[in-house]
Amino acid sequence: MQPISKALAINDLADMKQRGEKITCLTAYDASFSSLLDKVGIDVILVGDSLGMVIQGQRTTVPVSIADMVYHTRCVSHARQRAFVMADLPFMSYATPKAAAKNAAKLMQQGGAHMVKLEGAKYDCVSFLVDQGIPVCGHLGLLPQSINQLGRYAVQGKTQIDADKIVTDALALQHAGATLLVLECVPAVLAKQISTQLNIPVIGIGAGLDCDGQVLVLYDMLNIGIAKRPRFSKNFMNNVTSIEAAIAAYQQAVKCGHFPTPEHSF
Ligand SMILES: Nc1nc(=O)c2c([nH]1)NC[C@@H]1CN(c3ccc(C(=O)N[C@@H](CCC(=O)O)C(=O)O)cc3)CN21
Ligand SMILES: CC(C)C(=O)C(=O)O
Ligand SMILES: [Mg+2]
Repeated sequence: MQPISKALAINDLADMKQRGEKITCLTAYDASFSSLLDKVGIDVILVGDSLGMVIQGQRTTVPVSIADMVYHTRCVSHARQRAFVMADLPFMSYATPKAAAKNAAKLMQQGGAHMVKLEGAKYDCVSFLVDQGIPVCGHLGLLPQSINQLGRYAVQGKTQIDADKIVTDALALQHAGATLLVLECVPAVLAKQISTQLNIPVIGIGAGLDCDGQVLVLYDMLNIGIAKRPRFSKNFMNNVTSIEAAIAAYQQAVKCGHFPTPEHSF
């Protein structure tokens, strides 16, 4: 009989940072992949609004609705036993703290999410949600929901001024009560500095090796994306003959500190 492993909670992720164990995270949007990620031992499943691009075939994450997020979060959360489930609040679903609370409640009550993630320096929303007992993950660096302001998906925090702003925002999010932070597409040296300065775990994507954990979009690492795979991602289907083996290779590479390499960092 398989041992039933205990479900992970947010404090387990904090403990992993303290003891230097890397946190593994991948996106999933359905029950089958959720179950497979869980079986392989992935710590955190992110129901990302990247589903707008890889599931819905949209050009950006901007059109994704809260109903889309609730539906996919429910598909994922029912199918896992151990993994911690985090769901993105989509574009414009947290324009005010009140809206954020209403929509986070949907993700948690209808979707079964354990934590919600929101992009940018939204301290008021973060502290309002945390006051209601909702665990919140911040997201800094490249903010895909702001693509229409940014113009293109590119590395962030390259100038000293931009880097300092990301450090300040990260500290402020932690102070507002965020208990996890995703750093996307920033120089590895900046991500290292932030991971060291913060008490909360920092999960990187295109943010170098020295974060407390790593996340990738599942379809990129399985090489089945419709768009070009971002430079920081890696095809883990190389050298394996099954999807399960590719996910296991990612799990092991992150736990051992073998991914990302400099070629997958900025
Ligand atoms: N499939 C997928 N993978 C992702 O990593 C991802 C999404 N979708 N959707 C939401 C955001 C958008 N992200 C992206 C998308 C594209 C690049 C990209 O093409 N970057 C170029 C460099 C662009 C430049 O510097 O001009 C690269 O070659 O990596 C980066 C991040 C990350 N997230
Ligand atoms: C790229 C990750 C961090 C994300 O937010 C998503 O998949 O939506
Ligand atoms: Mg997202």
